[in-house]
Amino acid sequence: METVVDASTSEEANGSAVEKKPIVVFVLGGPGSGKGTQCAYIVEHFGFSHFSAGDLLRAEMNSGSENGLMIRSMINEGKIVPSEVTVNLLQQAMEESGNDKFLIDGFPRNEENRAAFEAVTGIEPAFVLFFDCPKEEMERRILNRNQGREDDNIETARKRFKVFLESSLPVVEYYESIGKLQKIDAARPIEEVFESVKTVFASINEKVKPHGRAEKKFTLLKLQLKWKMNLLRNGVCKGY
Ligand SMILES: Nc1ncnc2c1ncn2[C@@H]1O[C@H](COP(=O)(O)OP(=O)(O)O)[C@@H](O)[C@H]1O
Ligand SMILES: Nc1ccn([C@@H]2O[C@H](COP(=O)(O)OP(=O)(O)O)[C@@H](O)[C@H]2O)c(=O)n1
Ligand SMILES: [Mg+2]
Repeated sequence: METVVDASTSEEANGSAVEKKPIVVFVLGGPGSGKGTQCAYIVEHFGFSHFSAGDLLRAEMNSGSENGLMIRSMINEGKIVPSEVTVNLLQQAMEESGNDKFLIDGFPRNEENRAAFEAVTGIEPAFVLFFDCPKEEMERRILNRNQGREDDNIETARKRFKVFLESSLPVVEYYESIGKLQKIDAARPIEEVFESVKTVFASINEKVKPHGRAEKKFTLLKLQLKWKMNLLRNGVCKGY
């Protein structure tokens, strides 16, 4: 199993450090399982930058961009927006953050998302958190969320559950099969769920040396260069 240490530091045989990759943790779970809620706590305790794919898509939808109408109709149907749009938004947010530890929430939601992120950024997650929650509880939470989201209605919620089962669970199963999944029982109260989350991060964090300022800057510069090269090679994303 690849560890966070592998994701952040690689060493040549002679022992000299050659590269520090950004640390990426994917946060998955059905709609309403508590991803956003737990991410806010993780940011506070463990110094990650949090990017929710859904939040980035909603901001893009409201920005008047040319993709706005397409995003709105996909979200209202509970469908998954094409990866080139979402990966572009995530990449931009990561670049602008100045951080090198990222919690990516609600992504990858299907195999296309997963493969596109890896092809464009060259980054694999250090590990993947999966919030496991019964459908009835997720439904209750969505209908009580009160954040004014157009897709938080029973009809769209049911479509989102279907998409979750058909497209997102296979990605969760993939990460389980390669030993990267950290499954959390998300049906408990928020504080109890966070106790489990903390245990996962604390055991992994021990092995992760925080990157220094200069190191962070260098990592990001290399990252940007690599992304541009991957784009030229793969042509997965437009907009450059
Ligand atoms: N463990 C929990 N128990 C009860 N309610 C929760 C819990 N976690 C989150 N919630 C509430 O459920 C709703 C959905 O949570 P959210 O974090 O937005 O989930 P997600 O991002 O997975 O859709 C929010 O209103 C949140 O306050
Ligand atoms: N990777 C992603 C994430 C979200 N989305 C869209 O955004 C919607 C809301 O996602 P979200 O992550 O904010 O939803 P929650 O799981 O937080 O309830 C999804 O139902 C999709 O329509 C997407 O297309 N691709
Ligand atoms: Mg969310």
